[in-house]
Amino acid sequence: MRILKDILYRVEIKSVVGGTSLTVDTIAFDSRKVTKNSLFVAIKGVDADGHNYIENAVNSGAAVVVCEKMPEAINNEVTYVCVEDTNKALAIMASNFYDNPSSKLKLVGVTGTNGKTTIATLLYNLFSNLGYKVGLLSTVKIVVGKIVYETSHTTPDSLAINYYLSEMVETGCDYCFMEVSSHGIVQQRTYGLDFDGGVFTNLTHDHLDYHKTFAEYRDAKKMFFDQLSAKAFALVNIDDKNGNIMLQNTRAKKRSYALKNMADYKGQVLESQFSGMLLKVNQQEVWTQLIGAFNAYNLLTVYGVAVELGVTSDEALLQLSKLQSVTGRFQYIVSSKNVTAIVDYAHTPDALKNVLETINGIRSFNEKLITVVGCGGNRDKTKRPEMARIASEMSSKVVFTSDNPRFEDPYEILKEMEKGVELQNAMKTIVVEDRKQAIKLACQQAEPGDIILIAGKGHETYQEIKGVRSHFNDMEIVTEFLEQ
Ligand SMILES: CC(=O)N[C@H]1[C@@H](OP(=O)(O)OP(=O)(O)OC[C@H]2O[C@@H](n3ccc(=O)[nH]c3=O)[C@H](O)[C@@H]2O)O[C@H](CO)[C@@H](O)[C@@H]1O[C@H](C)C(=O)N[C@@H](C)C(=O)N[C@H](CCC(=O)O)C(=O)O
Ligand SMILES: Nc1ncnc2c1ncn2[C@@H]1O[C@H](COP(=O)(O)OP(=O)(O)OP(=O)(O)O)[C@@H](O)[C@H]1O
Ligand SMILES: N[C@H](CCC[C@H](N)C(=O)O)C(=O)O
Ligand SMILES: [Mg+2]
Repeated sequence: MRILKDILYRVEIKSVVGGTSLTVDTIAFDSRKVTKNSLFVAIKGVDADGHNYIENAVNSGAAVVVCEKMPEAINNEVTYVCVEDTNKALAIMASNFYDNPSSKLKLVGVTGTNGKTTIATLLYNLFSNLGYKVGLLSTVKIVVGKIVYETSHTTPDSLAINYYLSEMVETGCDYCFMEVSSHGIVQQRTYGLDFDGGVFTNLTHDHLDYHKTFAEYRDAKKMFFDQLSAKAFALVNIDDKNGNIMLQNTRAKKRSYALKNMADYKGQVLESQFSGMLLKVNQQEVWTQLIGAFNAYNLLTVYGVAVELGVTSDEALLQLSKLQSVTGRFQYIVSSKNVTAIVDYAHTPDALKNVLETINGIRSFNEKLITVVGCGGNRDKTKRPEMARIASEMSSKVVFTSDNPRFEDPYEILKEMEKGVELQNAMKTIVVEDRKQAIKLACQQAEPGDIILIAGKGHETYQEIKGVRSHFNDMEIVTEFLEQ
């Protein structure tokens, strides 16, 4: 329960109709979740406009309505607050409602196309291993200390973020590491949060269904760095051509990491095997359990963040050597017949290329690489031919299959993928729409020494078809078939 006046602190208000001394029990931005004494925030979304649901919200008991346009019909028992941007207002009100939790712990946000979950989770593990109580907001799960919550988004809405942060503060967490998605930035889900650091991983092709152009997608990421304060650090990958762009207008302390260019945190991969890699980090060597150049970047970032947050470099390196791969990120098993199966969340062209490059850099020429891959429905369609081209160029055999077709026809998605396959690689590919059968086929075709990559779903435990999610887990299924 909070007084409206306090909830509105720092919100840029255009006009108010009604009093602001009343108390509010909850905040809701979905009219269907409004209860008695709620504050309802009307948001213009992709499919609907919350302004059309103001009356429903009032009928359900909303005592306050925050909107961008005053409704024509005003209810005298309700307070109406008109603001410029309801997404921003919601974020500030959520912070106020939960007592500004982001200012009470060290908060670091990770943004970029790939690597966010890996980095945030490794940071969670590293700081937990150091003995701190830590929070995590990620694609895979939300963690408050040791309590794990399920999540449906990479970056939750601002109300949920502030709720979880307040839980973290309440239970004594010292740090929180969170993923910041481009959708999250554009929809102001992280607006007004008091970040101590921001990290940029890389920027490659994804989500062009939502952002329309690559420049728009890049600018969304940049906005996160533009909003950091002077006390924060901005740690960016300057091997990525967009790294410096992220730093252009930030007030934060500028820090860089790289494998190729000069940087504050400079790394080099000295040796690579399936079991791990030898990394050189700022002149010191460390054996890590993760592999692939992309993970060298991720580990370098984790090291940089730890040092920026005050961990000594020796301690940070020691901790780096203890970190293990994250669920669904290059997770592998070796069967009794010596077939290696790797489950990886590569669902963008760049991620797929990196993972295939890593495997090809390790396998010997007589070992086959069989890739099973699909592309998500109702998501960026331009990724489809690209991912199929990469898979067919860089594997010995490819099974194209479904990956959450959602509301699309799975065969239409597969047809779009096949358009990317060059004629000389067509013989290597086969379509098996049913993902379980696709994995089975890959297992049947694998001989001792061969490697199977199952890409795209990683940690996911479902296959989503026409709005229905049925249990599906790549690792479970491949383990079953490999031993048959
Ligand atoms: C495209 C997109 O990002 N949509 C997100 C957005 O919904 P929206 O505002 O567009 O919703 P809308 O349906 O148009 O409705 C507009 C408003 O009317 C309200 N409404 C609607 C109906 C009604 O009866 N009453 C009512 O009040 C809605 O609550 C909403 O406030 O805001 C919602 C609340 O934050 C999100 O749940 C929702 O995520 C949808 C489900 C989604 O699938 N998002 C994905 C694409 C996403 O966000 N992905 C990113 C990145 C993934 C990654 O790369 O890892 C993520 O961070 O997860
Ligand atoms: N630094 C990196 N650069 C390029 N590819 C990477 C990097 N780190 C991981 N990957 C690849 O991208 C996949 C997804 O990694 P991760 O889940 O860490 O990314 P993410 O940014 O959280 O993705 P999402 O946007 O879906 O949340 C991994 O399975 C791996 O194939
Ligand atoms: N967070 C990403 C994940 C994609 C994972 C892939 N399995 C799919 O369903 O397309 C998205 O929503 O675009
Ligand atoms: Mg993620």
